[in-house]
Amino acid sequence: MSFPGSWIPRRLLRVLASGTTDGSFLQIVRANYRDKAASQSLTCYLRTPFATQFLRERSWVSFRTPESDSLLYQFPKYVSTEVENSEARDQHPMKAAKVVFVLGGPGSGKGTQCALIVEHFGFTHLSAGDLLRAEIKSGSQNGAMIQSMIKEGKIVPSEVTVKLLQKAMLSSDNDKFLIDGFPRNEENRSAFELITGIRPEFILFFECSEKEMEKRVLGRNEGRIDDNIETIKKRFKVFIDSGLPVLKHYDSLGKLRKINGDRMKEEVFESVRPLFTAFAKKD
Ligand SMILES: Nc1ncnc2c1ncn2[C@@H]1O[C@H](COP(=O)(O)OP(=O)(O)OP(=O)(O)O)[C@@H](O)[C@H]1O
Ligand SMILES: Nc1ccn([C@H]2C[C@H](O)[C@@H](COP(=O)(O)O)O2)c(=O)n1
Repeated sequence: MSFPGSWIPRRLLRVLASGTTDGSFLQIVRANYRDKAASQSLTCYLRTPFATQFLRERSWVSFRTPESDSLLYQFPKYVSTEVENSEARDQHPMKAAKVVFVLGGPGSGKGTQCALIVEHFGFTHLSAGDLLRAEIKSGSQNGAMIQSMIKEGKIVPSEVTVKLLQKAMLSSDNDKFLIDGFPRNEENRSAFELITGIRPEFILFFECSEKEMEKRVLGRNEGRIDDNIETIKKRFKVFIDSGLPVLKHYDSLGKLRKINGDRMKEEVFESVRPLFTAFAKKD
């Protein structure tokens, strides 16, 4: 596969979405380029005009081809002036994906219930926390920053987390995703909606007492740097301060499904099951 030099003709670019996250202007542009020699179409995404330092320094496009995973490609900045085009946004390839967000405090049982949903209903489970931990392990340039945020119980900047989720979704053959531990705050929520164009089907929320969550997390024994009493207290506070506004938002849209997570896991799943049975019928 050959690439079109260092530029793509402007007429091939279409703006899919634009908006503001955390004071940063963000645009997503799609370019369709047909490589005549290889007879292949490429779809690429450009975030611009680089309001964050990361994007200011690195203008990039992510190419995805049938043969390769996404790869980064330098791109000139002048293409950033296109106007928003909602018609084009409707053609976003990820919009067809069905997403259920799975929320709850640390140790409320999100991961445990996701495993059961995957087994019974064929969803792909994407845990934002797992993706971030994998990013630390991979030795990426964001690794140290992510590690220190997780140790402090803080929320990693949305552009990092959404990019990981988007990459995982694009490389999956499935179109049904459980996104666990996301969105953790309003910035997460708006960045995801803006970048992917996806609105969740519903939000599964596990309610659980702090006493029970603390007991579970301290007993988990997976060697996580944040499963200690000091970080757990911070995570509880972040969950209340940043997570509740997200729950309120989805509640106002009638999308919040509350589950009592303070029971045995089999009992909890019996409350979860009907939601997915109904979803499967509708789908
Ligand atoms: N209903 C339950 N009763 C008792 N223990 C449970 C229950 N559900 C999960 N656990 C256990 O509690 C621990 C935390 O569960 P899990 O990892 O599923 O929570 P989580 O909400 O995904 O946590 P985190 O957000 O911290 O990743 C695990 O050791 C798990 O086996
Ligand atoms: N949307 C997210 C999800 C997770 N993180 C960070 C901060 C969390 O404390 C940590 C562990 O997540 P968990 O495995 O408990 O879901 O990962 C984040 O910053 N943003």
